[in-house]
Amino acid sequence: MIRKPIFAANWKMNKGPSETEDFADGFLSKIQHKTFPADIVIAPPFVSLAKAAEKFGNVSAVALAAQNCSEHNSGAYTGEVSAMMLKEFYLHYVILGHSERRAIYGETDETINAKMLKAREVNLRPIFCIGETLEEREGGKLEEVLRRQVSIGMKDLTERDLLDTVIAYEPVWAIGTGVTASAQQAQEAHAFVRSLVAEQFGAESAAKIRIQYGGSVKPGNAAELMACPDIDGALIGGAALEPQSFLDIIVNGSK
Ligand SMILES: O=C(CO)COP(=O)(O)O
Repeated sequence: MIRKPIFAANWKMNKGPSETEDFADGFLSKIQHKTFPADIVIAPPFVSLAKAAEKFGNVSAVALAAQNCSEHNSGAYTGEVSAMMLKEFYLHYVILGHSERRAIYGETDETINAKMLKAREVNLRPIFCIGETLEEREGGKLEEVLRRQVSIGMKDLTERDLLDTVIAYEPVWAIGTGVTASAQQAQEAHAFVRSLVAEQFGAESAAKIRIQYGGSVKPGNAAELMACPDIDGALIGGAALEPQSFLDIIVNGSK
């Protein structure tokens, strides 16, 4: 089964519209006349999406993502943005369940599942994040945590939904710490996550779904991680804030 790799930049709360424009100009000049055997996604903050759409709207190599959406359609939810609004904005992807949303904003597996279903109602493609804390890993709870996150977070998705979903395995202890999971640790977790998808949705869907690795991915470690059979791309934070570094990860990881 050939799965096209997918490299996504999660800018988190970095880059307003003017820095987005600078990044876009730099990145576009570097990717001009090049083709990549990979999908490239950029997830700016909400307020920078208009500038990103202006810059990347006609660039077929790059798709845009939001970093979150509401679990509701509309109404009295101050500060929230619905999946439908994002869709109207011509977005393709939405990051859901990031560990920062879980840990800092108290998102539960059930809330994340509600968001997943809202995203799918309007055909947005979720980048569904899962991953264990260091305490959970050291306490022997890795498999239990991943099983819970996958079974609740992906509940009620259809087979079609599954094909448009990307899973991002991001061990919390590797995010922003400079500590990357070893290729072996990452591969083992990815294979386990794929087996969970197989249990829940069948072997055929499991063979097709793309599973990204996230957590201190850099140009220097991308090739080794992406060489693992169950790793189908990366979700990148810090190293995707600079055009050359993001591009180097894509190029090194696509070999
Ligand atoms: O959280 C991440 C991407 O969603 C990973 O962040 P870093 O690449 O900065 O470790």
